[in-house]
Amino acid sequence: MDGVTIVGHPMIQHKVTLLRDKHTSVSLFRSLVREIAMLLCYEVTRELPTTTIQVETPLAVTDAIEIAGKKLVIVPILRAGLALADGMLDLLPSARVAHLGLYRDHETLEAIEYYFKAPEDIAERLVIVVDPMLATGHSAIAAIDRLKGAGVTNLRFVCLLAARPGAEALRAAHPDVPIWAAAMDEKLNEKGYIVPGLGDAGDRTFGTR
Ligand SMILES: O=P(O)(O)OC[C@H]1O[C@H](OP(=O)(O)OP(=O)(O)O)[C@H](O)[C@@H]1O
Ligand SMILES: O=c1cc[nH]c(=O)[nH]1
Ligand SMILES: [Mg+2]
Repeated sequence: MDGVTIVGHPMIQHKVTLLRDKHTSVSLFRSLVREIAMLLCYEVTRELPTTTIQVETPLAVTDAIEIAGKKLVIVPILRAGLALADGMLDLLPSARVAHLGLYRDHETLEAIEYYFKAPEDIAERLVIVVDPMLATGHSAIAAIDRLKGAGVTNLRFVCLLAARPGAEALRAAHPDVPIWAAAMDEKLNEKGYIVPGLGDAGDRTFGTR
């Protein structure tokens, strides 16, 4: 799908298989999400702009590369996005974090906002929204609506599992926002869960069910 990158690396795919397994424990599930987030972070930041600086090694002064521009912002969609954010921050420890609380209404599947706290200058930064599940796409679309409303113009979306209908909806609503995912599943069930999926990511991350 145009604008959607499925990161097919064998290490990611192996870990996704473990995530899908209903016998995987809460602690392993959380560790796996964090590890996959690190690997996805490597891919989503591949094209970051760089600049050349001078650095003094023990032997000589040399030109060397550093990432240019303001520190980027990671935006976990609460709750389930938190473990993904932890993995992204393992690789980008200086990134800023904006928290966005959304839950799906179980009847309508609409995203309901309950919390938003972002850096004041978020509009000037590259923003990476993270949520393990892109199901109907309502949460991702609401999150990006919210961030664009705060003035953000440079956005990327990272998830573990994208359902094809959700990815299509997000691309249609926000064609300027590229998506990175570890896997794409074809369908949703009547309750809006991704099939085969991995179940409820928030519950499996935090052991709430
Ligand atoms: O694409 P959608 O149909 O909007 O579904 C995806 C959303 O559903 C899950 O969150 P949930 O509402 O279960 O909240 P939680 O993270 O607090 O468990 C998931 O983490 C996404 O945020
Ligand atoms: O399959 C799904 C869909 C939405 N949210 C989840 O946690 N899992
Ligand atoms: Mg959620």
